[in-house]
Amino acid sequence: MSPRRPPGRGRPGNRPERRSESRPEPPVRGPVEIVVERVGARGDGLAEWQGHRLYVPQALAGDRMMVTFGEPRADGWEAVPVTLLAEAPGRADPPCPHAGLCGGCALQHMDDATYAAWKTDLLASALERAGLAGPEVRLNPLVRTPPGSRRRAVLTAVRRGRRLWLGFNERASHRLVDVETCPVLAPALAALLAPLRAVLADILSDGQQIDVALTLLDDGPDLVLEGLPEPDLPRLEALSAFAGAQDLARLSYRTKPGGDALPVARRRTGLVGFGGVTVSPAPGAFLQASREGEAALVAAALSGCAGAESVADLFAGSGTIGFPLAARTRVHAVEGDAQALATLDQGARQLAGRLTMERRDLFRDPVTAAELARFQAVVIDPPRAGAQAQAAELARSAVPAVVALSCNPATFVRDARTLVEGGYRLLEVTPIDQFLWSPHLELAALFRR
Ligand SMILES: C[S@@+](CC[C@H](N)C(=O)[O-])C[C@H]1O[C@@H](n2cnc3c(N)ncnc32)[C@H](O)[C@@H]1O
Repeated sequence: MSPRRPPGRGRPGNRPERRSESRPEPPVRGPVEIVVERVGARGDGLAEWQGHRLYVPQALAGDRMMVTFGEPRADGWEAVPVTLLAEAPGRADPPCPHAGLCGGCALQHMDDATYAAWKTDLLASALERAGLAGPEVRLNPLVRTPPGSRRRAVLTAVRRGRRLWLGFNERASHRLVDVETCPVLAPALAALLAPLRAVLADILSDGQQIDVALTLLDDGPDLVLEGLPEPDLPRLEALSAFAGAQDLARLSYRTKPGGDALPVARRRTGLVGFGGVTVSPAPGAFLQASREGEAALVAAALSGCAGAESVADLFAGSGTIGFPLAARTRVHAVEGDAQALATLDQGARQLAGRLTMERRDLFRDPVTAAELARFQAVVIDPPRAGAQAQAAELARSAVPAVVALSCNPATFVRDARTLVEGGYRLLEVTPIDQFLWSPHLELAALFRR
């Protein structure tokens, strides 16, 4: 019953757990019997024992089990499962050997139907709590993404002595899960894990830690080693040989966050196509996590903007949504990141004047209601923080249609309430499973005046 632990967990090779000096004592030492009430928004089973909140990994609503009290949390305790006394329906054999460890894939123990229902309910209850549910709001079925479809991931690598760790953060912890395989990653990225581990073991010094951003572009993998100190010539040669042997499109490194990506190897251009436009995004640039999820987001934007002669694409990124829209109508893309603007510019040149662009900080300087008057539709796709200031301007505008794309239901409902209070009607919401087996959920929503 207790999940498998990685080799070396808690040993000096891995990153130490951050423990507070005044760690509270658990209320009881031995096992206690609990029943899991539900699976919470972060993917943990939630249970109570004598007034203490317990977070149970890999649980299903209705599981009855013996657990011990583990690490303290802000408002409760980690539960360490000991024996499953009565199993709730809906359990599946996890496909990954690291199931229950990687924080990113906490829900592999659910069978397909239970998983889809849990994700859909997550959104339904967020809408309900915000007063946004009702018979006029259509909640579409979850758009699924298959294993092997993730085309972007960031792993962490740490060298301690002779041991190299390469993997993802452990659930509810700062430790790493050392991964040899990863069933969510596109096979072309998963195949890089072993050779990547070998080259990093050669080039990292004792104590060094870096992140590795992997992206699968249309002409091959694009890797960025984030936080790598300036490599000497033998290290550069080792990295270059790795790029050649693995047929990477591009390999680069950044010595510090936000710094320039310095090329090690550029064997191909690094291309990605969006609705008939082909561009070369900056190394490590934001792309939607899977092509399947991206297709659902684009479809929602195209359908919500149908008939509009002029559309504003706010938080446009590298043109994922704006380019396919511009194949049909005029688009004004607004984005804060200079490198994304450069990619938008590449696409604009292929779109015969149908896409214009503007660099703007939409948190500090949202597009005003008056400026929005020239658009018949707006697509808004902010980062996880949402777009409070921009939603307020939209609420004051007369734009007939708004398509809101979001990777965070919590900030989505906050901003959606602003739109509804400004007179918009929420018509349709589509949950999209961009991050398979994780508690994360993307969505596309359509509002009209
Ligand atoms: C979720 S991504 C969406 C990008 C694009 N729509 C796509 O689907 O690939 C959010 C985008 O918002 C941009 N962004 C973040 N903060 C911003 C700000 N304050 N002003 C303008 N753009 C911002 C990021 O650079 C990123 O491109």
